[in-house]
Amino acid sequence: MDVKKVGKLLTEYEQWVMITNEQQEIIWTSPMIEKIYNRKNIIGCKFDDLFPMTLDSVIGSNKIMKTAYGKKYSIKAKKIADEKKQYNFIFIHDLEDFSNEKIRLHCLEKIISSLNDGIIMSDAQGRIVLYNNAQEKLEELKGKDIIGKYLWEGYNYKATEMSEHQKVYKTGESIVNKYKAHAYKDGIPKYVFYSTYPIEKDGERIGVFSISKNETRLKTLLSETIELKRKLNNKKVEQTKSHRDNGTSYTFSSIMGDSEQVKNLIREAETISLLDNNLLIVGETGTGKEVFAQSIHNFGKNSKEPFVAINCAAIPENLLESILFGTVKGAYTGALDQVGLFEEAGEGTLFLDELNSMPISMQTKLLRVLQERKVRRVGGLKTTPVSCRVISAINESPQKIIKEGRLRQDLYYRIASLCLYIPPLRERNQDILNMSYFFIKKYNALLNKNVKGFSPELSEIMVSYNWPGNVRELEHVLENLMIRVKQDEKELRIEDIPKYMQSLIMGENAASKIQKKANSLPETLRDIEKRIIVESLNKNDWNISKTSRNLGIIRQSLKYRIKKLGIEVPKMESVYKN
Ligand SMILES: Nc1ncnc2c1ncn2[C@@H]1O[C@H](COP(=O)(O)OP(=O)(O)OP(=O)(O)O)[C@@H](O)[C@H]1O
Repeated sequence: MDVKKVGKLLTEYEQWVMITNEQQEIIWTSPMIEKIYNRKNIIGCKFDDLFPMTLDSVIGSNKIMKTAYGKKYSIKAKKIADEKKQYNFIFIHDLEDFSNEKIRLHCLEKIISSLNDGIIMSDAQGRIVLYNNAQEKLEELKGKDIIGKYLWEGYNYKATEMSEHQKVYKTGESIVNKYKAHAYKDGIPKYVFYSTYPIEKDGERIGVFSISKNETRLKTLLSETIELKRKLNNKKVEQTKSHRDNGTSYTFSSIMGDSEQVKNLIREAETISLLDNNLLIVGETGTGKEVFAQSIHNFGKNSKEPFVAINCAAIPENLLESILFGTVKGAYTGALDQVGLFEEAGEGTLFLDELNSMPISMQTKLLRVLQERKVRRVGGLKTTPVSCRVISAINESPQKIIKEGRLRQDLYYRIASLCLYIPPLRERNQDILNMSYFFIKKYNALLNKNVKGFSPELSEIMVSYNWPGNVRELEHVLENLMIRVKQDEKELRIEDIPKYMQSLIMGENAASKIQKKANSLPETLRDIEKRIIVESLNKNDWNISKTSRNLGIIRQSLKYRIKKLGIEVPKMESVYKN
């Protein structure tokens, strides 16, 4: 047995080779092993003692060990070992040279293709040069179809437009940790978290790559969690309401609107619900400030506590003070012991609507209460701690009214530690129509009608009108349209808009056009003809012969006109008396 000869044969392949005897003692190692271990220390050692873990991967009767890259060599070694029966153990490990460019590339490709994150790389010309398996799954495209194409060919956009890859290439600035909803092949959005980096070599920009994580699942989970919380909360509110009315009728689920703005607002408001800070809601009249205030209250931890609302514009100053802070008996003539709204709200919410209409002197008193978190009833001495959250609403720009001296700046800072801005309806076209459909449905049920939507002309007007009264006005207009539309009509039309609303909604010119159209010559003539015939019929007791004579036309012609003009013959009369 020439151990050295066999060993030498095996080392031709630059392998990591060890040969053991029957007692599993290492009797020979290849020079590769020498590079790693001191030979003196390894010869004579028990293989098991040195490599206890690797024995798990011992395969075959000859106990030839295989490693990731060693298959080819293992087979060769097995053959040798089979020939030279005397060797019990031949351990082979390919010692790949990781400084070798090709091997490194091979390994990097392997790593890139096994990653769960999508990777796409483009070169200086914007050609896609790398596209890994995860990116294939993310975009539902095949690497073989897209590699080699220019970005704009692969993703179907105009070559003159700039993709993010091209922007990063041009500027050299990375985009890091950005989150976006990206509609891929089938148009269904996937939510990705991605970064895009330029690649430079020897000071020259040679390409761009991006790494994308598919976060759709996470996003779905998050939405489901929020939805669940919302449902739980609504249930809680319903339960609360059945036991004790908390003074609200809205929750986030009753907020209508499909636009991104409304969805984002709800998300923002849900977060606000979890905090205790005072909140200012800014928005034009009728945008739903109170709807949001109630929903925030009902989503928060104190939803069981009362929601108390007051419109500051509607109440004279001295009365407002008594209502907000309460009174003690005898404070002024007729004053009773009365709890104020601050006290009534307890640990719930006090909603101060139209705060911009509150007189400045009253604002000063309110500021003091908010600063001290204590309230004293009018005419009283004792103070009571204020525990409620204050949500205020204004329908003008806070900056404008501060500048005009109608809102104290220090009060503004107090009430607006959080701020929510509700955009007007005209800035969210998508909501105009989907809210309209909601109202149509509501009034179909109430009025027993079956309207499906708008005529194209009216639909256009609905979207282009600027809705200064926002959702409140929209509902008002739809209520009127629904009352006026005929019972069996499926569409709401311009003609259904009440006259007094026409010029409001459509502008003076368009409205007068409609009125002119309604009173066109043929219609006017028809009306006159109808009126003359009806008058004559009445005069002649609905006797056809007499009437036709009176009108100077033949009987058949009169009968034809009665039918054509839709003249209804009174039931009690002896019809068509001859
Ligand atoms: N997003 C919405 N979803 C459902 N209803 C809404 C929405 N926004 C407003 N509304 C409806 O519009 C009407 C006005 O809403 P709300 O009273 O909350 O408006 P506001 O901004 O507080 O008005 P104001 O400033 O005049 O007090 C209510 O009837 C409410 O039901």
